[in-house]
Amino acid sequence: MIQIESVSYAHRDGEKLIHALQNINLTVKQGEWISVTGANGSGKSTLSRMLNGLLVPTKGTVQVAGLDLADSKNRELVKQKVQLVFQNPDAQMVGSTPIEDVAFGLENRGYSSEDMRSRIEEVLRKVGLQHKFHADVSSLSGGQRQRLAIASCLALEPDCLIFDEATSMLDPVGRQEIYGIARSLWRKGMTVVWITQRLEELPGEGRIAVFEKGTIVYEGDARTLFYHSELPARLRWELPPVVQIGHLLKHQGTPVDQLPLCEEDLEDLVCE
Ligand SMILES: Nc1ncnc2c1ncn2[C@@H]1O[C@H](COP(=O)(O)OP(=O)(O)OP(=O)(O)O)[C@@H](O)[C@H]1O
Repeated sequence: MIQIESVSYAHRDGEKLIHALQNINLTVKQGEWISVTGANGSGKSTLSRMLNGLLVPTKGTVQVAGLDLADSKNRELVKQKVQLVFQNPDAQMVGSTPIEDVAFGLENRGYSSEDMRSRIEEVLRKVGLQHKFHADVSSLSGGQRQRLAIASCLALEPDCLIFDEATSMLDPVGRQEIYGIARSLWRKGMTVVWITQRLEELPGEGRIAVFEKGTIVYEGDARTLFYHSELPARLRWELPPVVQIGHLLKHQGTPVDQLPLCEEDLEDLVCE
């Protein structure tokens, strides 16, 4: 689905070049969930904007669904195939009601008003906003607004959704809602790039890419990252509580393959 080969990108800041990505290689398969983490300024958002055709690499190649971003004709199609959900849902909001907001992205796409209406209702139902079709968007909670942003993306039928720290402005309930929707879309076949600074949002299964100063310093699974690698200590991460308990169990002799990565793993261990 996504192939990134030897990619570098530099932002221009006046006379200065800011090297946001340096020689990145990454492949994401169709239907895969990949988590991306790293400190502020490590290059995560530059990557996400590149994957949706907003930025073109300074060096190297990015292909999305076989379309090379170097060809400007491909970028519009890539913008539809890969949709971005940003940190702040208000940045994506254009309508005054959910119906209007989703409709905005569908205009000029040749849908009959009937088809458009049924598509809008379908995506709003998918994110649990079926009771809010005509609500004033300013009356929606942060979590509901973020769900609306996801619905607007889904209306365009993307193959891949990139969540760029999409839960960072939400309370715990909103975070769970958005994470849950992302997981359920992924289970139904969506390719998901989940960018987060919340280590507890790195799932036990699936691949994780860790960014540092524009490079990928780790690519692999959560167990190796949390229990075998020196990286969390070097990056001075505060590990999720479950993993902290796992480290205590490791010191007491629990085999690494049995150490917990999520609360369910911990429950299973306690039950045993
Ligand atoms: N439009 C821009 N103009 C100039 N420099 C930029 C621009 N956008 C990002 N940068 C710089 O590029 C580097 C990577 O930034 P980027 O936003 O990709 O990192 P990030 O990992 O997403 O950070 P955050 O978690 O804070 O969003 C940083 O040094 C940042 O200051």
